[in-house]
Amino acid sequence: MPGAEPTAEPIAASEVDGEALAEEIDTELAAQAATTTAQPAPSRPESAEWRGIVLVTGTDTEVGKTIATAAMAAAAQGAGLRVAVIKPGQTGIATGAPTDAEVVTRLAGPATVRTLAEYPEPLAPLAAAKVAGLPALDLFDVVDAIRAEAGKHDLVLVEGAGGLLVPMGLRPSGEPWTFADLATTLGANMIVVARAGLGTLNHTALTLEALNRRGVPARVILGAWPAEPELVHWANLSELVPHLVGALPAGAGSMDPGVFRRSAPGWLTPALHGVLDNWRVWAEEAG
Ligand SMILES: Nc1ncnc2c1ncn2[C@@H]1O[C@H](COP(=O)(O)OP(=O)(O)OP(=O)(O)O)[C@@H](O)[C@H]1O
Ligand SMILES: C[C@H](N)[C@H](N)CCCCCC(=O)O
Ligand SMILES: [Mg+2]
Repeated sequence: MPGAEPTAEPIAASEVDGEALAEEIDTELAAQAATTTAQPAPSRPESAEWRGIVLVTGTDTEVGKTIATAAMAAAAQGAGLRVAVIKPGQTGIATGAPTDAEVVTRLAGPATVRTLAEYPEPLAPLAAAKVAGLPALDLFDVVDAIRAEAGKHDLVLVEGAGGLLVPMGLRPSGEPWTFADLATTLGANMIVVARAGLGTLNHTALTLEALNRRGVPARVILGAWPAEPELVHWANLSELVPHLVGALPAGAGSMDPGVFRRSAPGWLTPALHGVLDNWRVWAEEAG
């Protein structure tokens, strides 16, 4: 659960290297797998599939939220769900880079993809609206749009902009709102996409703590697991396993869409309509 204590002590990186590292990680992952059933029951069972409205945030911008959203959409579609993806505020249109909606459409092709507002500058949505003199996103317009799609789809994935507390738009009162406010207003679960490398433990803990104190159930996906993981990646994986529901290989975003769609279930646990059910096996194969 968000904010829950890890089920095993963190690995002391200074004590392991080479063969010993592999053995230690293997033991750690096995221990965590063995203690999973002894944990207190989460408010939403780990084995239950996530349906309805699921918000997707990141520990930062450029962590792989869009690729992870596409993977979740692809896996859910492959499992027979009708999927919508919504990007409330797309910024940076003037850069000419593909929008998140375009990336998700290409990789996953969900039934519905919607962008609610676009702004030229690559900034937080509220700042981008202000500098462009465009209307800021209204929290309740966004809520209404998401609920409308939830009535027509089994799963609605909503991708934020940057991290959890980025100013997204304005409430009718004129106060800014954040993606965390959207989660509490909707009563939705949250996926946190995190980096795999050095620095991610702090960023992930900060994001999970902010969600936990707001009562938002949350799980973590690693946005890009390196092809050649180093000590820090294995140590971080071990630490994050109690929170993880997925990990995407680096380079997933460059895959042929057919390969991406066939591969996506293997990157996600059954909670996200995938088939990844054993982190120990996954780690051995990934390594
Ligand atoms: N698993 C991956 N495979 C390939 N490329 C990736 C992967 N994860 C991230 N990237 C690349 O990293 C960059 C950031 O990814 P992405 O666009 O998903 O970030 P984001 O978290 O959605 O950021 P934003 O806040 O702008 O929405 C992109 O250039 C993307 O192509
Ligand atoms: C432009 C960028 N790619 C994202 N869409 C917006 C990121 C906003 C981050 C704001 C911040 O935390 O400082
Ligand atoms: Mg994105």
